[in-house]
Amino acid sequence: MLSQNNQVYPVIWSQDAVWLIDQTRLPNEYSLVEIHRSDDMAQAIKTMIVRGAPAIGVAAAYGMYLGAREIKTSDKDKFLAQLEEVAALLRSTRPTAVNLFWAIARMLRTAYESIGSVEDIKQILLKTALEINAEDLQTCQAIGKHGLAALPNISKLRLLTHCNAGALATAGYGTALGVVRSAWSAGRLTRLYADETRPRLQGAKLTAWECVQEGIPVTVITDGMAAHCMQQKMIDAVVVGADRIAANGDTANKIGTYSLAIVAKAHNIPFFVAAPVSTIDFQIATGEEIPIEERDPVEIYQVGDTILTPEGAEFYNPAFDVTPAELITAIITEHGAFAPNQLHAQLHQKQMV
Ligand SMILES: CSC[C@@H](O)[C@@H](O)C(=O)COP(=O)(O)O
Repeated sequence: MLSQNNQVYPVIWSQDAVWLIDQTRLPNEYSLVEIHRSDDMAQAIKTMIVRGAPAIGVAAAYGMYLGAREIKTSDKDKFLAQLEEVAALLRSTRPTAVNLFWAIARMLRTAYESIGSVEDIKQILLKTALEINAEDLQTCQAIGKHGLAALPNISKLRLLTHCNAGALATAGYGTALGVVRSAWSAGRLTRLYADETRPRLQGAKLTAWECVQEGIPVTVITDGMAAHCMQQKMIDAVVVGADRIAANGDTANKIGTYSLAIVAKAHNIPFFVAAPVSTIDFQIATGEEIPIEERDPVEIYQVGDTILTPEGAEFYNPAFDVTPAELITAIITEHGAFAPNQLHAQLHQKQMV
């Protein structure tokens, strides 16, 4: 069961395998994919059966364990060399969300630092993947709590989000949707507006599905309608997730987030980014250094069996964009909500950097 007590868990370990909710089939079909091998996990991440920055981090951690148990040697050096190959395969799946690289690095570090036999290391790797999974769930709940405190002091909030930064995109509960859930539980949310999020429609398909499961009032709008809704005073705050945050607070998230931030600024509406510390890449100074994934143009020109565009048209399909830090009111982490230019100093103080 990946859905218990109304909670959605997109990645779980059970019966010696990883089970993923197939997010390419929602909302029309709720089905599970059973993964036993690291190359199948790499494929599931690439094809977005599992997606969302923290969720692909959790999936990659299990992928590392699956790869480790496929390795036959009992020689530690040879084992580590082959584990590096598993890591390289998993890293090659999606370039933007840093949680993927963070989780793989943590699994590799665990393997290198472990003493004992190769069999012992494999067991420690499974334990570490389970820990990464459990920690992410707790982290999202903490983000929800801090997010609620950071939101405008209005008793009946109307929030807007983009893409899906919900339970499906994490180990459960969500980052941006974690803040939404927390506001809903506290009786402070009247409605969530969800951008449909072209081209893959994570807002229309996944965010709306999660809200409907839980009875959270949700209105889906097309991406181009957000400015109008703000002008009509229908939105009190925007909350989105993140795929990678640079040290200065510049934030990569789903394509369309940047324009949403500009429009929010133009209407004096606070714009929040909700993300775990594992999404912050302190190795890079600014958003200019964040690699942006480009995906197959078929996502733009075809819906189902229907081709939307004329023969001869060309396409550009970046999956993410970078919102400059100055457009962001606060970045909500599991350790509190910080102005982007305070992020490094505040987390340093809490010994998180
Ligand atoms: C908590 S998820 C945050 C982000 O990963 C999310 O907003 C997003 O952009 C997901 O993109 P996706 O391409 O669906 O993996």
